[in-house]
Amino acid sequence: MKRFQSLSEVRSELTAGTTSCRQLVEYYLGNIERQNPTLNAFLEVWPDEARAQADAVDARLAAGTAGPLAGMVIGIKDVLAYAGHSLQSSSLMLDGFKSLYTGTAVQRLLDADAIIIGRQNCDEFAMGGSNETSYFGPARNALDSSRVPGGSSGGSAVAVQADMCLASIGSDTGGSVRQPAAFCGVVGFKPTYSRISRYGLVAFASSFDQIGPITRSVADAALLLEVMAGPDGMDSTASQREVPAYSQQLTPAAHYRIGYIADAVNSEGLNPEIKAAMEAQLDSLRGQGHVVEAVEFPYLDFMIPTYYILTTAEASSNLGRFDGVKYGYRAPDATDLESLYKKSRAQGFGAEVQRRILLGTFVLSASYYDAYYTKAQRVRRLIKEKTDELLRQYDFLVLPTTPTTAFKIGEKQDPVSMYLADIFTVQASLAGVPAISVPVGEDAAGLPIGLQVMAGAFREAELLAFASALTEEVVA
Ligand SMILES: NC(=O)C[C@H](N)C(=O)O
Repeated sequence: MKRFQSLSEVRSELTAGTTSCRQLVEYYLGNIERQNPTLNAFLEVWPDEARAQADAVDARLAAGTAGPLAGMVIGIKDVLAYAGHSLQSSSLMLDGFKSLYTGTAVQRLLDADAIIIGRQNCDEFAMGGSNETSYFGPARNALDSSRVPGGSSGGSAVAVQADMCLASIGSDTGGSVRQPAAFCGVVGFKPTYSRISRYGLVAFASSFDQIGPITRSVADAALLLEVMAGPDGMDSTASQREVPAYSQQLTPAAHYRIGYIADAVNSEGLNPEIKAAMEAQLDSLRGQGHVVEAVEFPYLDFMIPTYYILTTAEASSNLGRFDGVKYGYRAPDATDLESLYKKSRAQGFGAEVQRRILLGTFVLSASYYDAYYTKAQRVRRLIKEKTDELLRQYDFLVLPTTPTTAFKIGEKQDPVSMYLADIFTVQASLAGVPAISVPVGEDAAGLPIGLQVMAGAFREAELLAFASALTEEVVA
């Protein structure tokens, strides 16, 4: 079977009768069986269920009653609740836990006839940029298995890159969908904060977390967003705004005003090949008649400290619920309640998660609260206001997704160097605006380069239309 680039390609073969959902599932299962032992993208595969779902969708296709995602075989990051299925956030802390309910986004996918093939590896509790903090070991980049796929949705990106499923659903707090998509040469999309309900998403930093698709085409990202987005009685933070038919609005306008952050493109740490790819894109956009201008953004240096103060603070609170009492891991050698808490958390959480809980607890402590947490909230406001202002002046802001291409497993030992790799993705997260990473080329070693585009809040339709013109076909 050939490698499908989008659901519309799958659908034309389904309509022509040259394939069936059952055959698609067998194809992806075969790819998983062959590649997953090396790539470690899936933590668990549900073959029998996927086959049963496929047969049911085939029947609905024959009857003309199939949903908009019929034929789409997807994997879900191990932070999304799916009733009766293990949910571990790639952590020992949730060892043996099975979800009691299905989250809203996943339910909407199922209702639209997507077929879920398994759950995917990620950084532990989505904390990381390389998939190396997973309790289950790193997922590996399919282009070079000595390299990381990025993170935290690393397994989800590799699964799409290596054709183990057509699309994945990840989550993005500070780049977790966009950065691995860039490292793997696929499309990663973080919608506006609140666009997709988080009911059933394991919380990391609640004022940042968003669910987002990883796909081979922008058209599929649009379709998945359309299905998952919208108000939800189970999540009061989900926006009440109507959901446009994103997938029907993918024709870009002829003229856009595009800004690029000069300090980002000229920053010291930026890999010269990424810089060259960026400049080539900017030239080509100018050549197409768009207005392309350098903009000043004075807060680049404050982005990482602000993000890591606020998200660790929120994580220290969110992860307080894992105490060894109600569910998940319980230390076998505890002697009383206090030692049960301490030992379960010390043994159940990995080093990076513990580091963030400690950092977050510190910045929230009474004597440091104003110096760190309150100050970071103020800086976030400045970053948001400036970003919003730029996104009123320009239709889009473009910048690299990452400062480097996929690095080697084990290369970044210092946590701060790992944090610094998020420099370009956290802006959209701090500002709550939508951002997409699309593959725009590769470096000399053949490793993919991602271009990131941000738009104003709730301007997903314009963003997706513009992005669809940037990339015809994914690199991988
Ligand atoms: N979760 C994310 O969006 C990734 C980011 N690198 C973090 O570790 O916080």
